[in-house]
Amino acid sequence: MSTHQAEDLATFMEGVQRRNPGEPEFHQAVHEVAMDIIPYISDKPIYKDLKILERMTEPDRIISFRVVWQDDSGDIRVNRGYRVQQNNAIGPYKGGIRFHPTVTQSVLKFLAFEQVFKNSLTGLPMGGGKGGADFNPKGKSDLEVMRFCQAFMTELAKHIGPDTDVPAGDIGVGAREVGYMFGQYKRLENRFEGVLTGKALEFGGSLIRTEATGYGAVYMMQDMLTHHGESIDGKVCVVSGSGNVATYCAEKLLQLGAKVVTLSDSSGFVYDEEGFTHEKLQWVMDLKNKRRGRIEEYAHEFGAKYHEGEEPWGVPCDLAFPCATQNEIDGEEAKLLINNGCRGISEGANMPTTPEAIKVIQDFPALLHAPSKAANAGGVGVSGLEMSQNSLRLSWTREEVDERLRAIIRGIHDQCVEFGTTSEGHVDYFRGANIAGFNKVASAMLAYGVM
Ligand SMILES: NC(=O)C1=CN([C@@H]2O[C@H](COP(=O)(O)OP(=O)(O)OC[C@H]3O[C@@H](n4cnc5c(N)ncnc54)[C@H](O)[C@@H]3O)[C@@H](O)[C@H]2O)C=CC1
Ligand SMILES: O=C(O)CCC(=O)C(=O)O
Repeated sequence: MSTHQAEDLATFMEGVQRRNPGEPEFHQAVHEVAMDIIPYISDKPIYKDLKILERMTEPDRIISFRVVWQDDSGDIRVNRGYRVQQNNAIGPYKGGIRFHPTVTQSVLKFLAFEQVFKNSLTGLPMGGGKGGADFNPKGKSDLEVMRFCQAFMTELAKHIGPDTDVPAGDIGVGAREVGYMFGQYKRLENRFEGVLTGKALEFGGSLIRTEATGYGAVYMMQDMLTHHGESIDGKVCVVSGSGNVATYCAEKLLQLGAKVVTLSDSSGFVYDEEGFTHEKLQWVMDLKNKRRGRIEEYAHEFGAKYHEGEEPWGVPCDLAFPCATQNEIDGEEAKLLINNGCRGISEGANMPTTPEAIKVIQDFPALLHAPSKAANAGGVGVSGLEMSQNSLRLSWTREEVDERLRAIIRGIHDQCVEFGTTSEGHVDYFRGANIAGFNKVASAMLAYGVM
């Protein structure tokens, strides 16, 4: 980056920080994109003159609302719900809903901003948005979760629709929550329409949507390795998380002949030196989705090691798949991965590497590193396919959807190579994804004039 470009970046980020005080996650996500886009547009004055990046960093609107519900003891509980409608230049707002106590406006703004680029990369007509609430589903009964979801949707329904904004799941929001929210929308609006994705198959869901994010993160790794003359077969893999993305990432890795040795949750990680099998993974899915227990129980059941309060990045591996949450790999952990011989990282979670970690990895270009907006785009990609099937009133087969998912990820990989190959011939997947995602949205915004 030239001195002039570095000054432009600093001035731009000062503006972002001034307009969005106290929102560190949002600043981080914007900085990660601006580092690549500001040099890219430095010889394209139309983007600068028409303030395209400034406009992209300002959400179209943020809806914030009270969610009041009653717990099983009869007590009244109050939470805060949000929907950040970031940008609809290339299609209806699209992105998940997160229920977690750490949800803030900053977290949802970073996720909505990232979603705009990710959705653009899929090649499907979807804008970007994200929503959620500071509700903690952990320890709540089914009926409490249902009452919360119904209360949340009672307000959200006024702001969404199949051609306006189509939410889906994210942390703390899976098939159960999507079912409760879809049922409430249908009751309120008296319309059966594709207003949410991640629905169960019986009421308009798509085959492979549950698996898509995890599978996609592995497909992305497969494409990176193939591009560099290698394969996944026989690789030792460290996976974090034990939710939707982590478990299906592990499943696809096993199908492709890799050895998965870890899974985690917010309390710690399990290290199974013999490796997970499909049966063990099924046990974890049952633990997490039905019994809603802790990953520590896996260690007792299968005799694996449990590391309380730790993350798995110190375990020697060939490939790493952060699939839990943001900022889960810091600079020191990135160094550990590199020193232990890690060859590739595919980000299943959103923004799982801190800026320090990205810096460490960039100084070691032999490590293949796919950013979340590319690596986990399979989930929203299949959500886009669910929307298409809902509009057509058709259901595609498992093979058909998986083939389309495969093609979406291959397309993303190719865009990263096209826009991210450096003069030394190395592929900077972060830069490639940022520029390719930006181009399509920016062109649409230019076409609409000043708004
Ligand atoms: N579900 C989806 O289709 C997509 C999810 N993602 C991202 O993938 C990540 C995981 O999401 P899901 O698997 O859907 O959620 P989930 O609710 O099914 O699972 C989340 C997992 O992360 C762990 N976790 C949460 N907070 C943690 C923390 N502070 N430290 C360590 N572990 C923590 C949980 O214990 C759980 O295992 C998130 O970053 C999400 O934004 C990205 C694209 C699509
Ligand atoms: O499928 C969707 O719309 C949501 C996916 C999502 O939230 C994400 O990509 O982070």
